[in-house]
Amino acid sequence: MSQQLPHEFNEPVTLAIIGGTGLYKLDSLTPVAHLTVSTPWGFPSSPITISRTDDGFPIAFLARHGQHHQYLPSDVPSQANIAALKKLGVKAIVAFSAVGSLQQHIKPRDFVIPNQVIDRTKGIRKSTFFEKGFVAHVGFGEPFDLKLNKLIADSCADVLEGENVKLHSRHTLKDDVTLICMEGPAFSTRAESRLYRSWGGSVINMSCLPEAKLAKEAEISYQMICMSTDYDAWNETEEPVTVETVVGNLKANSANAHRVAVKLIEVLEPKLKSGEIGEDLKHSMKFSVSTADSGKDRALLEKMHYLFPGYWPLENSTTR
Ligand SMILES: CSC[C@H]1O[C@H](OP(=O)(O)O)[C@H](O)[C@@H]1O
Ligand SMILES: Nc1ncnc2[nH]cnc12
Repeated sequence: MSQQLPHEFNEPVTLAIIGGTGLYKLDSLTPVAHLTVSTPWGFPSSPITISRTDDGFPIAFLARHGQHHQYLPSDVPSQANIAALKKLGVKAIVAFSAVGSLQQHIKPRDFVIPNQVIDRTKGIRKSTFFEKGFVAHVGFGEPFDLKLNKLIADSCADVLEGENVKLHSRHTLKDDVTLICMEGPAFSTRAESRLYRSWGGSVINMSCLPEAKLAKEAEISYQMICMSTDYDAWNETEEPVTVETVVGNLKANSANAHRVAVKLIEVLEPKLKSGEIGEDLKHSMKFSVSTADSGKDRALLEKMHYLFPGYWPLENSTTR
């Protein structure tokens, strides 16, 4: 079916959804194109599917671990994923993720909108677009877009169905909601899980980083929507997490994930069109570069122009 769709799409696509474990396509929307995007950082984890809403608004969908879930969390080509979405014109990304709960009140199948992250990855993932010859630093005090965070928190709670299925956010909990991003692929030990609770962790996954950092570098508004699937390993009254538990709860809850996605598309379309969402980081990278023009490597500069066309002059750069 998808092979018969066009492999080109010539309009800007401002909204992207990244699907995580258990969310490999958006059934509620009809696809209109299937794109294989080559970037200077390689190919994304899956072809990008473009769909349209009833009034023609295009949305990009990308499966984080590949269409067949073939990428380990440590191997997800996040640079290529974010670069490809940027190239399509994406201004906002809503990224779904299956997470373990570190708190009793966040039950399996609940939805969680985090606003903070603690990085427990091990430095083996490529976490920036920048490198020697082009040094830049992005602010990451707020890892997610707080406007998008509030919009999701305000609009999605009502669409969740089922007994006791809740949506938790800083707006409902009146406190930070902190996501621990660990390396994996093995889940945490009980001691680690308890340590994360003592740090104030709310939920845990293996996927938020470097995705959120790269989105920030690419000036894209980004928010992760977490679906709780287990109590990780801290809760001695429960069996420690297994993939079986995660997938079982995701399957049972997939209708809610689709409902949330449909609602979000509906509320985000006008906000992206009006510029209320997706414009706050515009041009932020232009002024975040430390390397002087004369020290910038020309080949790297050309690579950066894939993300930021025309931001920095090519003349005066150095050919190495
Ligand atoms: C299959 S359990 C662990 C796996 O699930 C989550 O994936 P995603 O965030 O893409 O939904 C978690 O981060 C791990 O990668
Ligand atoms: N307990 C857990 N730890 C890390 N990633 C997860 N994804 C789903 N449950 C998880």
